[in-house]
Amino acid sequence: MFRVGLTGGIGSGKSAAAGYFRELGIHVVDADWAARVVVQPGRPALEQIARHFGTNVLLENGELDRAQLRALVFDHDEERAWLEKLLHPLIREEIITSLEQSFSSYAILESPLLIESGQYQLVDRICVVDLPESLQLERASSRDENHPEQIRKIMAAQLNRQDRLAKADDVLDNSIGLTELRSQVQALHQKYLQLAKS
Ligand SMILES: CC(C)(COP(=O)(O)OP(=O)(O)OC[C@H]1O[C@@H](n2cnc3c(N)ncnc32)[C@H](O)[C@@H]1O)[C@@H](O)C(=O)NCCC(=O)NCCS
Ligand SMILES: Nc1ncnc2c1ncn2[C@@H]1O[C@H](COP(=O)(O)OP(=O)(O)OP(=O)(O)O)[C@@H](O)[C@H]1O
Repeated sequence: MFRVGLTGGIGSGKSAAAGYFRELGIHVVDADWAARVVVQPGRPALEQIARHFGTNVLLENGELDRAQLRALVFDHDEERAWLEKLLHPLIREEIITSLEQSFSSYAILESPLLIESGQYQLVDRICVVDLPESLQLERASSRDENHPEQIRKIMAAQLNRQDRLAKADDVLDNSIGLTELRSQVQALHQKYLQLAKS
């Protein structure tokens, strides 16, 4: 099956774009969703995380305290590297399983770390959601009610705009409104249908 990787930094508009592909009947696999599945209570990865970081990264109900872990890993590069080494292979397995269950003319893999994590090897084409970093910071901060400093740290752990664009086969310009984003998705959809046929 023909597969497109949809990527962009935090708050770039991947979910918005993915929603428009879904409206067109396209199966979307979300890497952030896969990242949540692999740390559900009862999964071995959650135990390993608690052993490494301490039980203070668990909530009372036994689930991962995501805010705690976020603060830890984006302040310490080596801790983030440890977490990624544990989770990225597991996330990749979840993604592969979900992509195999695709039923549409082509499938989309939506992932913030498509390029950084090597997940691009699972797709035929890379589509980047692009916007100026200042706008990305503004949108991500207001959506998550996060301090801009926290978002800046997350952005620093991701590819910068220029390096991401250098890997793009297609670009969605999300510096304008959602109506414009939707039209661009509709145009790309036609292109992907053709590519999927050939
Ligand atoms: C640290 C965690 C627990 C924080 O959880 P939280 O609910 O606050 O954030 P969420 O998972 O929804 O991610 C929000 C955004 O942060 C960014 N982000 C997440 N992990 C990373 C990372 N390792 N490096 C860079 N950016 C990241 C992405 O843009 C993502 O969309 C979580 O992000 C995590 O487990 N990260 C490691 C797994 C991973 O790399 N996931 C990214 C998808 S492959
Ligand atoms: N063109 C746009 N105009 C105005 N607001 C937008 C636009 N695109 C997205 N947004 C808003 O910006 C925020 C971030 O968008 P979205 O959640 O789609 O990004 P994302 O790339 O999926 O982020 P993350 O990687 O953090 O999950 C959301 O609140 C969304 O509604």
